[in-house]
Amino acid sequence: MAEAIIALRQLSKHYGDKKAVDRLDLEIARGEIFGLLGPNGAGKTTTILMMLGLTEPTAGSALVCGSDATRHPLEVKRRVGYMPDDIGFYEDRSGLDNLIFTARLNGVSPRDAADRAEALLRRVGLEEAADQRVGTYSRGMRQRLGLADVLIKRPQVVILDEPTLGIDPQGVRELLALISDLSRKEGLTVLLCSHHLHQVQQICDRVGLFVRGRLIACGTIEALAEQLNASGTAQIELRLAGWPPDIGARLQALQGVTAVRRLPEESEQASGATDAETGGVHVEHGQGQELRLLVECAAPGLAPAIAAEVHASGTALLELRRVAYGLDDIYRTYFEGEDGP
Ligand SMILES: Nc1ncnc2c1ncn2[C@@H]1O[C@H](COP(=O)(O)OP(=O)(O)OP(=O)(O)O)[C@@H](O)[C@H]1O
Repeated sequence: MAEAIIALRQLSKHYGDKKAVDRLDLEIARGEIFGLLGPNGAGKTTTILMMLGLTEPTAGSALVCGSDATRHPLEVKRRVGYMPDDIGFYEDRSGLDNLIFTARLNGVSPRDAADRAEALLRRVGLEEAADQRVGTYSRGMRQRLGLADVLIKRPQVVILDEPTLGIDPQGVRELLALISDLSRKEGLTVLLCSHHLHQVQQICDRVGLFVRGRLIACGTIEALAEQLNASGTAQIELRLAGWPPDIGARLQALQGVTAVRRLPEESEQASGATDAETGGVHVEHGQGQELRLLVECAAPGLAPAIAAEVHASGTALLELRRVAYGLDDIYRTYFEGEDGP
């Protein structure tokens, strides 16, 4: 691994009997975009607070940009920008004024503050709204201003807590592209806390999955998917020419099949197509239409048995393919049975 800009060693935080963070070992490389994922109460915020020197660890250490966060919190604060999920601005002042104010708070001279603020507003695509009151900004604009706000002190690391919350899809794409670009072009290290798995998957080099204060899996999306694949589980997608009755139940009955879901998944709820108890699929309508199913298998080599079952149903099998695991699957698998404290 390249030089670690963040090194957490056996980092722990206990509140009474509660282990909010439990012996966390984690290194993040300079220039990396790292996704911190986990259900509510998993310990993500507590970990960030310890990295920023805002809360003292019960045990272990957090070395950030070469400084011990507990012993030298001000040095860490100078080099690390933190964007909380709800950023506070002076609503009746312009975006430009807000940035200049933050720059001045960070000891930047008045002239440099204005130059930096204007350059950053251009960088985040807000130059036209520079003189507009922040109170009139959309959520997406606020988040871009927030990014400019944490960048104004020229940090080496930025920590972004749910940066895409409440932004429309176009705004999300733009914000993520901006974060990615900043990291790639300027060597910025980014820690991204998010529940939005697809987004994280788009831009993170690695992700860490937190459950109950512990880091239960960490690595590239490919490495985590590889671990899943090696475990023998697989997902198989089917495209059928029609809708044979009971096909869901028949596939579900095959040994090694753990679930059958109809695709696309968004339509499942609307049509009431899934059977929550059995995970089976009721197929009652749609004769003459194609049917797409996702079959989850707990064992390898089930494709021939699945194809035979479809064949026996009298419906043509148009396509059968193994689907690569995405972050959603990884999340679901690693978090199975874990719904927070
Ligand atoms: N000051 C505190 N006193 C007591 N318990 C705390 C305190 N801060 C956090 N906790 C507990 O520690 C655990 C971890 O909380 P934390 O806020 O770090 O989780 P999180 O992963 O950031 O969750 P979320 O996604 O909801 O923000 C939770 O069970 C929480 O209730």
